[in-house]
Amino acid sequence: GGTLSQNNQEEPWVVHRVKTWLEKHKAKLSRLVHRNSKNNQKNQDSFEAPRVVENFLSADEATQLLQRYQPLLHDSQERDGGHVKSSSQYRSSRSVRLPPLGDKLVFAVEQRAAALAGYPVDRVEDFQLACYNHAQLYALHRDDAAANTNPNTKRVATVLIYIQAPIRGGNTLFTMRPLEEETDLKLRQPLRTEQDAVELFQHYCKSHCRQPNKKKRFNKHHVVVEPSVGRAVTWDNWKKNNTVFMKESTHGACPVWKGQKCVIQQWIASDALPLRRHNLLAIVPLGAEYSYHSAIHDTTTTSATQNCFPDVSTQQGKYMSELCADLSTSLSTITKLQEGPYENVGALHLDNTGFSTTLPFHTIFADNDDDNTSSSSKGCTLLFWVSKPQSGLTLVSWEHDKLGRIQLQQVEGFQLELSWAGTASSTTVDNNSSSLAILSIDPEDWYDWSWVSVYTSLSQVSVKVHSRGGYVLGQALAESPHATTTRDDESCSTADEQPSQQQVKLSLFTATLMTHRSTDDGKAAASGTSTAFVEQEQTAAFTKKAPANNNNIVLPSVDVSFLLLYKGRLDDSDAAQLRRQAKRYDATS
Ligand SMILES: O=C(O)CCC(=O)C(=O)O
Ligand SMILES: [Fe+2]
Repeated sequence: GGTLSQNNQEEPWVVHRVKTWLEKHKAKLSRLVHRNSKNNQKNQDSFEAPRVVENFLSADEATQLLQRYQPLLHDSQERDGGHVKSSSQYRSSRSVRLPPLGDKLVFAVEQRAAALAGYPVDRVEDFQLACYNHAQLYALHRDDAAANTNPNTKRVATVLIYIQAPIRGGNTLFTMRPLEEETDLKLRQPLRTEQDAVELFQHYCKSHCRQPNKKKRFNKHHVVVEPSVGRAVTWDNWKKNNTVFMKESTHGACPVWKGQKCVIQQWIASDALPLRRHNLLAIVPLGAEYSYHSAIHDTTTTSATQNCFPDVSTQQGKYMSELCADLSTSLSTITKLQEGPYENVGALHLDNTGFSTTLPFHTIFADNDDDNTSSSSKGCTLLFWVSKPQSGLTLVSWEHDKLGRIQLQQVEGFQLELSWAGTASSTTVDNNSSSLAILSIDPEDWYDWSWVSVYTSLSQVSVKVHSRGGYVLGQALAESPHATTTRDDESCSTADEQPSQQQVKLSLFTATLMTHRSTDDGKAAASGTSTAFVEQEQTAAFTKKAPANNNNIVLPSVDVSFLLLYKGRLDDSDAAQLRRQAKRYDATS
């Protein structure tokens, strides 16, 4: 003991040797200690092994989800920006995206996924189901890219849930290192071709397979998760407040060799998504219910003459509005306005002269109390969400705010220009006015998305559709005999009065435009100018009722359209984000 504190001469030689060794290696040791503490620090922003959670779903829930949504699966490679793409060896599965259309089980899964990843539920990207059959796989990839700076599309975390386990194959493999560090099997050079990458991945998968006869060496750093019904696995794609991309989050879905594997992918965004925001007052499915029938049939009220579209917004169980069609006279006559009770929202009303709405005064004109008083919380936005319309369709959007403006909307291949009273400008119009544009899209035309917003008290509207090359594809001008509103200004200042019901006759006509798809070769221009205003005809978007025996109807694999009612005005970035989201119902991303 005490010898250590005495001078060197009296120290036993062993102690002396230790001390000298320590002295000699001091620098090295301190470097080691430092490295260790740095490593600990680094752990907070380095990739951690994915977390596996058992019984995330019950077997019964898994079965129900499969039964409901397996029929909607479509080839993951089927479409790419509207173009059919040859099938990829890199990713071969079938998948479907589900808009939030009121399936309580889907919502429950979304909530659980958000909780598991540690985020609020408004960050959950729409639920996706994907299934892999024999030899299908998804080679090494990451779920996001370092270059992504968009908070709506940034996938900060992933929750992968297995709802069907294959008999053989189908593991999820994590390499735990950057994709950039992988090399091809033959030359050990950085991966250059898709082929190289797939071969490498297949090799990795094989070496982790349980193969009784072949004992392959496998990489001990790899993490492999076997599919098991109800199991979930989660990991971070970004860390440190979503500023550090996890380049080591490389993973892939090994090929399935026997049976079928199905997973639900839930990606968590770094910001609240437009379809989940609290200012989204209502989502009413319109064209979607054929495809999503089994999920929402229990919330749809039907009788002999009434066809109702309930609000199935993400605020589950809080049906705020209902759109009903009276089918007793004709499919196109939609007369019944449901009389509430409604929260925040009055009602939506359709009739054969167009689309009108009755909304509580405060919804349209007043600031929302529970909102911070930004100008965008004034007014409301009503828009149709349309994907792959199969037949005649009416697109409607109506907005009102104190400023009033005309929006130019870029639609794929077209620029939609709206003007009132013949003036194609975006000048401010009468503050207190409101109106609507209805576009009836020719059934033959493929129309991905449209959002048309017009404010006016003027009696004329002109609509033009330009191709990107500058051709006028369609043009129409019409007068509305009823473009007036009856607004009781008195009720503005009477706070405690019942909100006055605002009857807004929105339109009495439909503009029929031949909107041919982005062909800038002049042919489209020639055939596309036959436009006219016509009385509104039957609109397929509202002909909800399926044939009596709907078991045999052949449905388009994806048929989604719904109406959204937002409190406040959607800004351009919201609109852009919505459009991106809508595209996902067509093609997987
Ligand atoms: O299916 C799997 O095992 C993984 C799927 C996956 O990584 C993805 O879809 O991004
Ligand atoms: Fe992935």
